[in-house]
Amino acid sequence: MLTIALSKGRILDDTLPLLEQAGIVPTENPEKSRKLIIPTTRDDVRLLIVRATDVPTYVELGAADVGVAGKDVLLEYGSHSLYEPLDLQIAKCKLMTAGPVGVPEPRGRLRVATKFVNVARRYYAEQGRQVEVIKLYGSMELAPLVGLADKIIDVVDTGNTLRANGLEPQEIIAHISSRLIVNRASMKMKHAELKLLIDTLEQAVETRC
Ligand SMILES: Nc1ncnc2c1ncn2[C@@H]1O[C@H](COP(=O)(O)OP(=O)(O)OP(=O)(O)O)[C@@H](O)[C@H]1O
Ligand SMILES: O=P(O)(O)OC[C@H]1O[C@H](OP(=O)(O)OP(=O)(O)O)[C@H](O)[C@@H]1O
Repeated sequence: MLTIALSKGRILDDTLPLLEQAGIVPTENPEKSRKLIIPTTRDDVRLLIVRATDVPTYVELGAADVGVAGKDVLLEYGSHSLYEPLDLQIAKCKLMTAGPVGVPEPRGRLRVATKFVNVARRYYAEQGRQVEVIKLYGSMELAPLVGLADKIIDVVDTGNTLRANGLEPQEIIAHISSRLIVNRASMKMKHAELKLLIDTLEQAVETRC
């Protein structure tokens, strides 16, 4: 049995057509179902529906063999033991710093609001910059507007959310897309099945590009 961890929303939407190429189709719509374990048309494959930020945990600890996670989530999670064999080239965006339009940076300690606290600490440490990192779980764009922070770190695609809130994109920290991740032990124990899945998905990605 192969267990694949996916999150609802854009990752599920963009991954299902790729999985279909491997004959993996959920037997009920995961977006509508309240079930968290979804069987597929292949008896040997099931899907787990988890939060995007939890996908690496399920895979690293072996509750799932495989998962799909954004590179932003993987950078924040910071595992050294997960395999990352394939860039699925879906859910593309950039991890960026952003701040209020036309407002210069404060001289002293910078206050940065983000859900990517590990990424933020690493990024500013590399620059030798003193920062106070403020952990938020969403709506990061609000923080500079109400004086909670000077800047944010978040993913940016069209830039519409930043613009709508009077913010501008500043430095690019990383180019982001979603990656296939694989549990280290599964890679050994289920090597043939996983190699076939990875090769099929790789072909599906190439065909689609
Ligand atoms: N606006 C966007 N455009 C393109 N890709 C995005 C965008 N926002 C996020 N992503 C990518 O898609 C992944 C999943 O995002 P999604 O919005 O589904 O989950 P989330 O809201 O970040 O997670 P959680 O459920 O933990 O709050 C992110 O990790 C990121 O890699
Ligand atoms: O540059 P844009 O195209 O505006 O995209 C950026 C927005 O997309 C993400 O939010 P999402 O839409 O996933 O909502 P969320 O806050 O529920 O994750 C992210 O947190 C930004 O707010």
